[in-house]
Parts: sequence; structure tokens; C-alpha cells
Amino acid sequence: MGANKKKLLTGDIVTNAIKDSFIKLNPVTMMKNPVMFVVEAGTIIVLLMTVFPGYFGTEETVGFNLAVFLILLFTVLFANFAEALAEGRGKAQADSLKKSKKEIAANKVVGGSVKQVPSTDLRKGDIVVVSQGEMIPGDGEVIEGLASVDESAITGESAPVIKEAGGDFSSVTGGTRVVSDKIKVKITSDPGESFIDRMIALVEGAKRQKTPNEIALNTLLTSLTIIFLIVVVTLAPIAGFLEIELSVPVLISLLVCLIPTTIGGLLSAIGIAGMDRVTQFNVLAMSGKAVEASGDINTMILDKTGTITFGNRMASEFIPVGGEDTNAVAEWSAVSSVKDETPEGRSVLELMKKEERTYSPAIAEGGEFIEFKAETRMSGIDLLDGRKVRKGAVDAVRKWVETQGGAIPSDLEAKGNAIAKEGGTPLAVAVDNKIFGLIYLKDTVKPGMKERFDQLRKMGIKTIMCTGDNPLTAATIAREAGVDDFIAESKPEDKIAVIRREQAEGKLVAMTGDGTNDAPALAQADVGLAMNSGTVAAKEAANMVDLDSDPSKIIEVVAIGKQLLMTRGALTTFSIANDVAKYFAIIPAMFTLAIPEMEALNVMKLGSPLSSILSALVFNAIIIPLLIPLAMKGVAYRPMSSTKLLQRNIFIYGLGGIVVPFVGIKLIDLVVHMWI
Ligand SMILES: Nc1ncnc2c1ncn2[C@@H]1O[C@H](COP(=O)(O)OP(=O)(O)OP(=O)(O)O)[C@@H](O)[C@H]1O
Ligand SMILES: [K+]
Ligand SMILES: [Mg+2]
Repeated sequence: MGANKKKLLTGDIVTNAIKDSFIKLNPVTMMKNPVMFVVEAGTIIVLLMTVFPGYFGTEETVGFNLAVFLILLFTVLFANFAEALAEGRGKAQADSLKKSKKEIAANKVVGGSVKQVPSTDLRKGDIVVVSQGEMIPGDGEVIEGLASVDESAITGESAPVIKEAGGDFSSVTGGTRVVSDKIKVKITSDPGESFIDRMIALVEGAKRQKTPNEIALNTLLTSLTIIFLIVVVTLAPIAGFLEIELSVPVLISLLVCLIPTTIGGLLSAIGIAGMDRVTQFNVLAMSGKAVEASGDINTMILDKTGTITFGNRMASEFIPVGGEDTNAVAEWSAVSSVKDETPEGRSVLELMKKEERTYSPAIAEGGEFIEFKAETRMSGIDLLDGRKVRKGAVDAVRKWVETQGGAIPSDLEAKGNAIAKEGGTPLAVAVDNKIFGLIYLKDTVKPGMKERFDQLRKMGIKTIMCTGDNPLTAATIAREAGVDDFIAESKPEDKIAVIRREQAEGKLVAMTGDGTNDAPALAQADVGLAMNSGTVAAKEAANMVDLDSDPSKIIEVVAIGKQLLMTRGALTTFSIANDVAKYFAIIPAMFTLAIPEMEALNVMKLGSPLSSILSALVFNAIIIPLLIPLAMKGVAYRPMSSTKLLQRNIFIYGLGGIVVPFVGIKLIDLVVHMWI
């Protein structure tokens, strides 16, 4: 993974977070977090009572009020600090990205010649030439040539990657450097809308919006806060009626202990940290919603080639059919591949070289190249003399030959199936109405796939492999990799159909893709992960982009999403449970203050009524920073079903939430009681 994997925290991030904690005290900012806003309002009221005791008639309790004020202030600051700390890493990353965004000179093609212009002048549709050693001036698509490009500025990966015209490896990103050769690039973004611009906005959190889940939880927390506010406000007159005197700072303390400050203070930090974990993993999530959706995924659609297998499908053998000779198969395979820039196409020419075979490229001259398309599953060339040469999936070529009235050699099927049963891909080679033979394309399943799919199954996620390959190859690879289901001979629109079918059953679907033809399916899926190496269309349709272009990462992304949801659930449970213990400390204390005979209520045997209130408040404050590491790192995660997870978490965090504060408040009280 990327060399830009950062340390969790640096001194700078902490210092800036401390500063930001104070800046965030601005009530306009605080209002976005109703729970903490109420605490801040209480802090201000108690501050006034401390500073102007004469005015409020609070001279007797100035010391206690000052203590309450300070504890409340720190409660708010701690919550701000949690959020600022979570934002810190993104900000630091944004700064380093901005450095890679300086203005550079671009060689723009104008008419027939090349003119130097500043990169900021480039617009969508402009064409530029980038040579060895130069920086690519903007996002675009290679339209001519092949070059190796150092993308470490965005991916942190130092090994250069090959970018070439045509196919799924044609997109380039502004700010990356060409390390060898020369390419012509068509610019695909206007200034300010580039990938790096979007990435900066993302990691900076500039466009961070609350997710539906967060909004729902926030509504719940706000409702609880309002309910407790009403309870506490009505308590005052009732107490007054009973001639029990309750001071305003005591009532505010009670309110702060009652409302869910722990989760209120940590909620946004949990969301930001979850996004950040995805980013540190070199995956860019376009929204927090995408990350959360990945935590709820039920079905995962996976490509065979390149996701489950290494994807470097290489021609390894020419196999004649119908009594033809190997040379003829090899020659026509080569002719059909002269201009085929796909890895499969190039591997055919490489195999020719390796086997020291010759063919005459001159026949292909002037011919019309037929590019490989996932819809036709064929590629080839229409020669000047009228002959049409094709190679492609066996069933596709067979149909093509049949429509021209050709006969199908009797050994075609058996020889094709033999390749497929070994997990290889057979390509048939034909000229007009005659099939000459097969090309054996070899590919291997990535190691460790079976274990990963086992984990997914434990999480209750169904995996479906979709491949354009034939059913036999698909079945072999599916079995080897251990996916739950597969769809063979699928065209791009079939992927959408599968996604829609699953969604119609109420399931959330994730998929990966890199080609332009994957774009509609990526957009349809609830979580669409596009490869950075892929086409611009795919990247725009998806809601996540993997900078390392490793499609199997979708599995880890789902794990991170689950962890985010779990962390939020666990800390909410903990927060609400730990408030319960505070009632036991603070409510008896309040009544004992008014009616000393109520001392019997002091079940926790705390020092004094005032020390009980302060201890509960101190615990309420310090639990926030104590839980920051958990909020940022996420709770420990093991693959298991959602129901089991829920039970486990309620047990650990619910019970923990009740027990921990009893112990904590008791210990704090031992110290506090030395003064009060
Ligand atoms: N360059 C090519 N020329 C001719 N036929 C090809 C070429 N590349 C692939 N094919 C054929 O087209 C089929 C579909 O290819 P496609 O890339 O759409 O899917 P795939 O790679 O097999 O599956 P996946 O969706 O898992 O990537 C392949 O199985 C193969 O038979
Ligand atoms: K609380
Ligand atoms: Mg493919």
C-alpha cells in the first residue's frame, strides 16, 4: 500500500486541534451539535453566576460554581478537541496535496504546432503533449502513445504505472509525472474541478455532509436533550413547591449528566475518522454516505478478470481446429491483434515472438481495426482485400461465422472446453466463414481469495462473480475462488440487471469496475468502487475511487464501513448506559442537599452531596477524551453476522457503560472529597 501511510498523530496535528477546540466554541458552530450547544449555554450561565454572585445572590457557593463552570467548559472543549483531532489528519494531507498543485507549463497542441501555456489555462477538450520528465498538466485521457507515469503524488506508490491510449488504462491525473516516453493527452477537466481539487476538498472535509444515519442519530440525541431539558426546567418549581431549594448550577449539572454528552461529543469524530480510515487505505470516498453504505452491504458483485484473478491474461498456446495447422492459427491470431492494445492482444504478439513465429504485418496495412468491445466480445481487423479477421469468445465467434454461412469444426467445442475446464479462456480465431483454431489465454486466481470470501460469508454478504468469460471457465474460477454464485457470458448491461434484481429484494449492493462500460453499473450500485487506473467515466460514476487500483480492496472497504457503524452503535450504547450511573450519583445528592435526612439514598457512599455532583460531572467530562482513541481507531472488529454483533456489543458496551462510571465516579469522589 501507499508510502503515504501517515502516523496516526503528529505533534502538529495535536497542537492545531487544541487551537481549534477554542475556535469551535463559537456558538454559531456549536449549534450544529445540539447536545454540546446546551452544555455550552449552561457553561455561560454558570460563568455569569460565578463572576456576578452579587447580582444572582450566589455568593455562598462561588467556589462550587467556579468548579462547575470549569468542568463544563472542559466538557465542551473535549468534545471540540475530538472533532478537531479527527479532522487534523485530513487537513495535513490536504496541505501536502496542495503542494503538488502548483502551476506548470503545458505543451498545448494548437493547430499543427505545440505552444507553451500555463496549466491553469487548460480547458476540457484541449490536447497536450507530455514528454519524459514532465509533469502532466491536468486530468485527461491518453489519446496517443504509451508512457510510464509516476503517480506517487496521489497514490504514494513509487513504482511507475503504464498509461496507454485505448482500453482501461488510459486515464491520467494532473500533477503526476511521465518518467519515460511521450504521450498525447486530451484534457477532461476544467480548472478547479480536477481530481486533486476534489481530493483536497474531500480530505479537508470542506464538503462533509452529515450522513442519513448520522442525521437520524442526531435527531434522537436532540430529542433526548429536549426531553431532559423540560424535565429539569419543571423540576425547579416542583422543588420550590416542596420547599426544597435547588440552585441553578446544581440543576445545570443534573441536566448535563442526563443528556447524552459522550456520544454527542464523539459523534462527528467517529464519522470523520471512518472516512479517514478509508482515505489512509488509499481509497477516496466521495461521501460519508458511501462509507456507511459499505457497512450495510448484503451483496457484492465482483469481476473475474483482475479482481479475483491477477488479470494478466496471457496467450500461452495456439491450438488448431478442423485439421488446420498451428502456423495458420498463429498467423491469423497475430493479424487480428496487430492493433489490439488490450493486454490480451499484446500477449498474442509476444507469444509469436517467444515461439519465434513469423507473419507478415503488411497484410494488415490499410485495414480497418475492429476494437475489442465487451458487447461483441471480439476484436480484429477488416483487411483492404475485403477479408474480415476476428478473434474472440468462442460462442461469439461461432455465431459470427454462422451468420456468414460457415461450418463449425467438430473439435472446436471439445478443445475450447478443455481450456475452460482448466480455468483458462479460449479465444477462437476466424477469417470470414472459417474458424482456424484457438488461443489459450491463461490467468491465475489471486492467493488468499478463498479465505476472504469465507470472511464475507461470515459477515452475511453474498458474493456474485460476473464475467464475460464462458460458463466453464467461470465455473472453474468460481470454484477455485470460493464465490457464492457466478454469472458467465455477461455483458455490461447484465451487471446492472443483477444489481437491480438484488436491490429489488431490498439488498444493498457493492461492485467494482474500471471500464467505461462499467460506469452505469457503478452508478446503480449502492457502493461503486472505481479503479484509479480506469476510465474517467467509471471514476465519475462511482462513489469511491481506489488509488492503488486493486479491485479486491472492496472487501476491506466493506470491513471499514462495518467498523464505522459498529463504533457508532457501541459508543451510543455506552453513552446512554453510562448516564444511568450518573443519576445514582447526582439525584440522591441533590435531594440530600435539600433534605439531609435523605442521606439513605446515597447508595454509592460518596463523600458529600457537592462532591458527588462534581465527581459525576468530572467523569462526564473526562470520559470524552478517554474514548477518543476508540472513536478514532474504531472498535475491534471480527467478521460475524449483524445480529450476533449487535448482541455482543450491547453486552460489552451496555454493561461496560453501566459499570465503568460507578467505579470511575467513586474513585474521582475519593479525590474530590479531600477538598469539599
Ligand atoms: N482483446 C480481445 N480480443 C478478443 N476477444 C477478447 C479480448 N479480450 C477478451 N476477449 C473475450 O471477450 C470476453 C469478455 O471479456 P471482458 O473483458 O468483457 O470480460 P472478462 O474479462 O472475461 O470478465 P471480467 O468481467 O471478469 O473482466 C472474454 O472472456 C474473452 O473471451
Ligand atoms: K451526559
Ligand atoms: Mg474485463
